[in-house]
Amino acid sequence: MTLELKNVNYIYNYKTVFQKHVLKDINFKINDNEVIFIIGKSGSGKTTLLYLMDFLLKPTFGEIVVDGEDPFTNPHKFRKKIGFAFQFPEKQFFSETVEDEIMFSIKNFEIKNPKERLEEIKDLMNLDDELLKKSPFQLSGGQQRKVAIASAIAHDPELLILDEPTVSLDYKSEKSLIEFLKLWASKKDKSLIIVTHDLEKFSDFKGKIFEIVDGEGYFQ
Ligand SMILES: Nc1ncnc2c1ncn2[C@@H]1O[C@H](COP(=O)(O)OP(=O)(O)OP(=O)(O)O)[C@@H](O)[C@H]1O
Repeated sequence: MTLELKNVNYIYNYKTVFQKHVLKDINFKINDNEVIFIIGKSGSGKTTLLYLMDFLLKPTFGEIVVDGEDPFTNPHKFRKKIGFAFQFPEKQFFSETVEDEIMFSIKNFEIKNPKERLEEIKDLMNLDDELLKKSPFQLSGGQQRKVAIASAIAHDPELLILDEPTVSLDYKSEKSLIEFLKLWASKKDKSLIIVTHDLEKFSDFKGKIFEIVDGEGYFQ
């Protein structure tokens, strides 16, 4: 898939005294088989940019185009192509068990053979049956991150978007996450966007870097 932002601006509380112009004339494009890292200081607008890319926010001005179409005409259809794991996994959870959390994505996007898909995800992300019965809210930071990514990829999206995926991971979990992401990035027709403050951890990846400075974005 191709996701493009054309002169995108985002203003929180637009036309109120609290308005804040966070993103200014952003031009961004990701194609199949690309990896793009998004960097920028704290508060520079990285998370806001990701929310726009998953159509959770609509640009105040400017345009988002997915495969030549306007995703806001049918966000569900276009969101099926995208998997998004939030910066704080507990903000994305809402189910009573890890299994329900992952099954939600599978059912929400009407994936065929949901039970088989669940088994595939368990193998891929190394999740055991005991963990699947637990509440996602009671897991360690590393386990939560793993479950958040498992639900983000459960419906087999084309583009995976991760907000600070290595935060709160121990060395072993970080290593296995990076291996998983390398595998993802090597697959045909998959692409990856990662917001990180720690580019060094991804030094093995061939990817572009998009930096946000004072609300403006540049490919380095
Ligand atoms: N709902 C909101 N209403 C008003 N302002 C907001 C809202 N959400 C974020 N902001 C402001 O927009 C700016 C960009 O926030 P954002 O979370 O996108 O930045 P970030 O680069 O992801 O930051 P961090 O690295 O700290 O996560 C910040 O100044 C933030 O305070």
